[in-house]
Amino acid sequence: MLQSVNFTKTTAYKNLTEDFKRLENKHLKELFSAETNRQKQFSILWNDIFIDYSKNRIDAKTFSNLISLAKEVGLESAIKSQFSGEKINQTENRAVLHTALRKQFGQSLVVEGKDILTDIFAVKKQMKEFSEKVISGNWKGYTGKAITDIVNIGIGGSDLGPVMVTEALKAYKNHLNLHFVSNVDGTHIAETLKKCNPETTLFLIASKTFTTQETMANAFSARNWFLATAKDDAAVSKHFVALSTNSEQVQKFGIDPTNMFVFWDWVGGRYSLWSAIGLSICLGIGYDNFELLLKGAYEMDEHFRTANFEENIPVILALLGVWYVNFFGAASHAILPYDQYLHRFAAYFQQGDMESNGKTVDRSGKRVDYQTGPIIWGEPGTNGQHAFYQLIHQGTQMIPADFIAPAQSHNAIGNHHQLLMSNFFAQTEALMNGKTLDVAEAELVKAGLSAEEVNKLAAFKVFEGNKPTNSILAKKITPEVLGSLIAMYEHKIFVQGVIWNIFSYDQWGVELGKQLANSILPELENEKAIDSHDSSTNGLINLYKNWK
Ligand SMILES: O=P(O)(O)OC[C@H]1O[C@](O)(CO)[C@@H](O)[C@@H]1O
Repeated sequence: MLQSVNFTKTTAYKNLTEDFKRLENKHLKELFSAETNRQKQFSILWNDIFIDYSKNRIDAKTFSNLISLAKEVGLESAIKSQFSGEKINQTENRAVLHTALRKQFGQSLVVEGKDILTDIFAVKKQMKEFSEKVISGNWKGYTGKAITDIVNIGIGGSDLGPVMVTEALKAYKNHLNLHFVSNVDGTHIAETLKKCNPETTLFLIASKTFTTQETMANAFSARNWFLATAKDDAAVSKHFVALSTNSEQVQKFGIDPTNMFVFWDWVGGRYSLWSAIGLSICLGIGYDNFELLLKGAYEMDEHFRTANFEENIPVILALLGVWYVNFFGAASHAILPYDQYLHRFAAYFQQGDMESNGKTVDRSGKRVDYQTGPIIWGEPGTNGQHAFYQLIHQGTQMIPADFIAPAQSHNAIGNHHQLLMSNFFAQTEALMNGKTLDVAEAELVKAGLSAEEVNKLAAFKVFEGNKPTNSILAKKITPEVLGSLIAMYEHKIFVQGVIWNIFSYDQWGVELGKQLANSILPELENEKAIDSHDSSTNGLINLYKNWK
C-alpha cells in the first residue's frame, strides 16, 4: 500500500529549501557557463527519444536532493504496489492496472490468484478480428454495404485518448472516416451525423460506466437517427457496438452482448485508451499499429519500473515539476508540441494530469498545506508562439514548459520541417538566455534610433530569460514512440501524486456539478419560475426559461 508521507517534512525537502535559496536568483546562463558538460549531465537518450532537461534551474546538488525526495516518500514501493495490482486507488477500492494492458503476448500478471492477461488478450483478439473485418469491408451494414464511417460516442477518457492518438497518428490512417462525438450539446452529434450515411456508419458507444449523461444522450440520439432510416431494431446490431465495463447497461441499451468489448474497473477512464476504448484507434490506423502503440508504452513501463531514479525519465520530469510548483510557486505547466499531428496532446493531458492531481486532500484525509497539481495547457508550436508565448517570455508568471518535436516529419514538404525545427530550438534558447538591457539598447542603436528613442524603448525589449524548459526530441512520431511518450507522462503524473501524498486515480471533484445538473434538469422541464437556489442561479434559470 502507499505510504502516507508529508514530503514537506522530509530531510530532502529541507535540503531543497536550502537549494532554492541558492538558486532562486541564479540565472541559467550562469549554470551553463559553470558546467561545460551540462547537457551531457542532464539529458537521457532512451530508444528514439532524447530528453534534454539541462535548461532547468537545478545544479547537481539539487538534482541529487530531488532524487532523495523521491526515495524518502517511498516511491520505489509505490511503483511496485501499482504494477503488482495492489488496490492503490483506495477511495474507490480499486487496483490501477492500465500498465497490464500494455504487457506483451506470452507474459502473465497474476492478481488475486488470477492471470488477468488471459482476459486482456481475449479482448485484444476480439478487437483485432473486429477491426480487420470492418477495415476490409467484410463487416456489412444492414443493407449489405461496407462501413465507411466510424462514430465514437464518449466523453473524457472515453474520447480524449482516441481523439489524440488518431490525430497524432493520422499519417497511418486508412480509408475509414473517423468521427468523435463527446459534447452533450446537440450541435456535436447533429453536425457529425450530417456527414454520415446510416447504411454505412458504425457507432462505438464508449463509456466505462455506460451511465454518463452526455454519452447516453448522444447514443440514444444516434440510435434514433439510425432507426429513422433503418426502421428495424434488428439492424442495430450491425451498426452499434459498446466499449464498456457495464454489461448490464449495455444490454439495456439494446446492444448485442457479442458486440461488446469489455474492460475492467482497474482501468481508470483517463488511462483507458489502451483498453477496448482504443477500438476507434484500431479501426482508424489498423490493429498492428495499435499493438505498436502498446509496445511503446510497455517499453516505457519497463524503463520506469526498473531504471534507477537518477536515469528514470518519468521520475526526473515529475521531480522537476515538483521543484517548480512547490519551491518557485509555478501554477501551470505548458506542453508545447512542435508537430501539428500532436495538436490534441496537451488537451489529452489536461484530463490526464488535472483530473489526477487536482486534489486538496492528502491520503490521510487531511487538507494539504502545499500546492498540488499545476494547470496543464498548451498548443502546438509555432501557433502558440503567435498567441501566448508573449506571456511565457515576458509575463510575471513562471511557466515551465515541455517542448516536444520529431526530428523527422511525416510530411517533408520543401523546408517546412527545418523552419519548424529552427523555431523549436530558438524558443528554448531564447527562454533560457533572454536578452539583456545592454543588448536591447545596442540593437536599437544599430537600427538607427536616436539616444532618446533608445532610452524610451529598450526596457520593453528586455527578456529576463531564466525560464525553465525540457526539450523532448523524438526521432519520428511513430505509434511506438507515441506510446512511450504517453506512458512517460502517465508515470510522471503518478510520481507527482506519490510525492504530494494524494490519490491520483479517483476524480470525486467532477461529481458535484453532475449532481446539481441532475437536480436542475427537472426544473427546466416546466414553465414555473424557480426559487430553490441562490438569487444568481434562480435568476439565470428563470431568464433562460423566459428566453427559450
Ligand atoms: O467512460 P465513462 O464512464 O462514460 O466516463 C467518462 C469520463 O467521466 C469521468 O468519470 C468524469 O468526468 C472521467 O473520469 C471519465 O473519463
